[in-house]
Amino acid sequence: MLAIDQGTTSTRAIVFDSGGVPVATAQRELRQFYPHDGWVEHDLEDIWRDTTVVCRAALEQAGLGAADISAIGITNQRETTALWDRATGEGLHNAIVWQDRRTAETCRKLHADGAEPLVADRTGLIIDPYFSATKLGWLLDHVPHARERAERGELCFGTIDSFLLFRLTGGAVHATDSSNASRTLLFDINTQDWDEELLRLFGIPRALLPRVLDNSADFGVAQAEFLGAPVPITGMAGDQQAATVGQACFEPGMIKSTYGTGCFALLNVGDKPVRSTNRLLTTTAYRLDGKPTYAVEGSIFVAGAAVQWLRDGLRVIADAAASERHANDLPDTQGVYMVPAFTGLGAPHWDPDARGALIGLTRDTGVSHIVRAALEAVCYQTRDLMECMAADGGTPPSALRVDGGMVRNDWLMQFLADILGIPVERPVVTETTALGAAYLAGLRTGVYASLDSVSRAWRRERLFEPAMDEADRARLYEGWRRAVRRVRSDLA
Ligand SMILES: Nc1ncnc2c1ncn2[C@@H]1O[C@H](COP(=O)(O)OP(=O)(O)O)[C@@H](O)[C@H]1O
Ligand SMILES: O=P(O)(O)OC[C@H](O)CO
Repeated sequence: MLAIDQGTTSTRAIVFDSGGVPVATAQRELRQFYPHDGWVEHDLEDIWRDTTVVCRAALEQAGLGAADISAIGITNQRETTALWDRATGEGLHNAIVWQDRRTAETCRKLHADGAEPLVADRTGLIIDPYFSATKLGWLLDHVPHARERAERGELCFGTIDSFLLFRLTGGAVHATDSSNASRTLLFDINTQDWDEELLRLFGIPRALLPRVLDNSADFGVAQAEFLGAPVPITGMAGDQQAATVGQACFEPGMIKSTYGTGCFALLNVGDKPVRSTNRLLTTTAYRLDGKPTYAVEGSIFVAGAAVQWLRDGLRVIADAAASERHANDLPDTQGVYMVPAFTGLGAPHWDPDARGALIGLTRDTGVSHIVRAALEAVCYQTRDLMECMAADGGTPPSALRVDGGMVRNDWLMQFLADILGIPVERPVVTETTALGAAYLAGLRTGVYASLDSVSRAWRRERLFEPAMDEADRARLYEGWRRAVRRVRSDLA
């Protein structure tokens, strides 16, 4: 199976064998565009070119041809909004990335108009620039003639899964899956359909929207020109939901957290769209045979992105792995906290106007303190989410399954277990996002008979047990909460 993982900072293709073992991987870093403060864009042609290049490279590395691939699974950065011409497939604008805050004012107006309860009931989300609807509204209002053309059915909206599917099928299929649709603010997660009232609220013509399928489905066939032979596309999911599948979190109460650019914790809540009373999101975890399973999600916008900033912005570390050595060099940060609210704060604060801070600096503060504070922030933010999940009721999770680029940092995993006070489990395959996409594809083609066979394939590589004493855990976390209060725009 060939999994395409189109993430925020890179595009990867991984070939998995039928046992879920990665056989070959190819990756390209993705260019980021920051046209204004709080704006983030991607060039759709970069995404498309990188996708085809990494797919071919992974096949070559594996010594396989397209005919050896039984199916393709696609997983993607979610919410990122693309608008393209239905006839030519050409993008009308750069994609507006999930981190982009340009629609903060629109969201404030919608709040003021009292739209929140309707939106929350139907979508399980809150009104925030994070999601696709206001980004799409911005494109329709700012790209010349886009709105009239959209009304005439000449344009397509989609998240990146949908864009890639359209291109891979040579423009034959305009579809998405329930997990990606559930991040748009336009999709009713109860009825599993686009919602007319929400379309009116956000001013989105229905003609723009893709068809919504299960996560394992016959999405279409990738044309022979891309890989050398036609290959069916049978799995598709937003990256965090794909990771939930890759981590085999199939029972209510199971939770995974993925540490890439951001951090996203998804708690399986079963077949009812349970709502958080603590500003977490409810979302489709996966939908199979028309039956949705839901998750409560905590979304943190900056995790690994803070490490990237230390590397590329401040240039105080040569590579991400160096962050572990800095953290290990110190017994603690001496009271230094970093709140990496570079693009506002996500769950549970939802404060698009907050900006980051480094506090508690003294003459003794060195680079290592700042680097360690960036890593610690990832753990404190995860604790914030777990506190909300606990306050929502339900059985507290007994362990956290982790994955994503950051989890190879052993120091970080130990500190995470210490701050959460529960064991952290790192699987053998940490590319669980891609693995989840491969599983979803394989479930459709019969490579996997059921979710049980996926569960049986999950293997733990290492367990990190909490070792910090309770008083230290409480003191450090309280310091974090104070630091967050100082960056909140609504408390200023
Ligand atoms: N050893 C490490 N310690 C801390 N952070 C790391 C380490 N290795 C990678 N990262 C961070 O992980 C992120 C990459 O993870 P990845 O899952 O590839 O991200 P994404 O899918 O969001 O593009 C980067 O932000 C990088 O800074
Ligand atoms: O690209 P990632 O892995 O940071 O994931 C992005 C999320 O899907 C955004 O919601």
